Amino acid sequence: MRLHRNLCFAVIDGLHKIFNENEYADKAVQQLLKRDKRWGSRDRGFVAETIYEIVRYKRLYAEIANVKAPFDRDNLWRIFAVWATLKGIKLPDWKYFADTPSRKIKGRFDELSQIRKYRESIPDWMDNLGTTELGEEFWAQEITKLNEQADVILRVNTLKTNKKDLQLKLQSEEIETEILPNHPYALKLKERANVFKTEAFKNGWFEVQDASSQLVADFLDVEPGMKVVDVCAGAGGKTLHLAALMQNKGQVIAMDIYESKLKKLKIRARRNGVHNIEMKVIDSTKPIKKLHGKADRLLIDAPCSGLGVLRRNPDAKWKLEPEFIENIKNIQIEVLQQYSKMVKPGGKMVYATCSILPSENEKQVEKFLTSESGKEFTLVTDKSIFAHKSGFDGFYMALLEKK
Ligand SMILES: C[S@@+](CC[C@H](N)C(=O)[O-])C[C@H]1O[C@@H](n2cnc3c(N)ncnc32)[C@H](O)[C@@H]1O
Repeated sequence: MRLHRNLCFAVIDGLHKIFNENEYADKAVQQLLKRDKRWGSRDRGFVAETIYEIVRYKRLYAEIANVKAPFDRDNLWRIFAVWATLKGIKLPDWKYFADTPSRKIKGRFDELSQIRKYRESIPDWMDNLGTTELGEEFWAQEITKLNEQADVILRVNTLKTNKKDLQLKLQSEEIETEILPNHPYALKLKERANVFKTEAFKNGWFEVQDASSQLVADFLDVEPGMKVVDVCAGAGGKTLHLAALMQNKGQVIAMDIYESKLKKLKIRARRNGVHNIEMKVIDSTKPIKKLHGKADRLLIDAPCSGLGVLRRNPDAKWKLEPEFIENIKNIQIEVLQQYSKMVKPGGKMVYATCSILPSENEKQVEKFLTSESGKEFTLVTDKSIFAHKSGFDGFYMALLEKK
């Protein structure tokens, strides 16, 4: 591979924004890709993938490069040189790479790869937490998998088409996909591509959604005509799926504390041809109380650490803090206790997270079941999905029934 100066500069600029200005990696990359209209898909791929890989292995590469945060531009070039050297890329004779000690880099890599927190490039606290919660061996396998680049998975919108027709339509737009067994609505891209530019996307034939996440709406066991509340709806990935499973019949009430997220859902719903969603901002306890005892089904897709989706958000390794996780666990219990009151007798609810930590998952459900509001519920079944076992995002979902 030959390195192109303007692409490498774009990578350095992106890393500066992410590491030093605390910008989210996806936003920084999205912004950068608009920089030069002449860039083809390979150029764009190089910029995006190199940034993601360096973000993923920040700790390891910075340690090898012997630089410490905050990184000035020289530091960022040294980190870049480590990445390129380990990839076997021949460094051009630019001033930024003068005196790059290629042999020393490989030697340090071999040494540091013996230590998991460097090899997998994670903060000490995260390594300790993973080990405590999942056990040494299981955690080691899981974090290795969570460091891989995620596949692009689509969920077919059954309100508009089916898997076969979507596959053919994408093929006509030069995008090859494959069917995933055990995931009834999923197609996996054989090669990465910008699917948002396709006619199929603009016509609302699919959404991009990981295979594990696609299992949540099904888990809630909805039927057309029901009253379903999705109380942590965000921009509505699962709300749209619920509406499709209900064939646009009945009512889905999408709620969130952020109006801005629900506004995004509105745009997506229009594209998806969904018309049974009502959006409500949770700005007080009122909208929740109004629905007490009314919902046939309730989805609590709870805020969480997001440790199951590190493949997609590798910068979370550097943004997450143990205090945040402790705080979010209190919110999880609070939403379980308060929002579960919306379920009517005989109704069902799903508590889901994109975390792999038992303390955010089954332990929270156990705690809820012994609390005052939880006494009315029984656990029907639950499912923990781990990246190293499934090949997809880490997820948890529990189905509970109200007596
Ligand atoms: C895991 S995300 C939801 C993802 C979304 N369901 C999807 O499928 O795209 C959790 C959501 O919970 C929302 N949230 C956080 N605290 C909340 C609270 N106390 N009540 C309701 N929603 C909350 C966040 O704004 C966020 O959108």
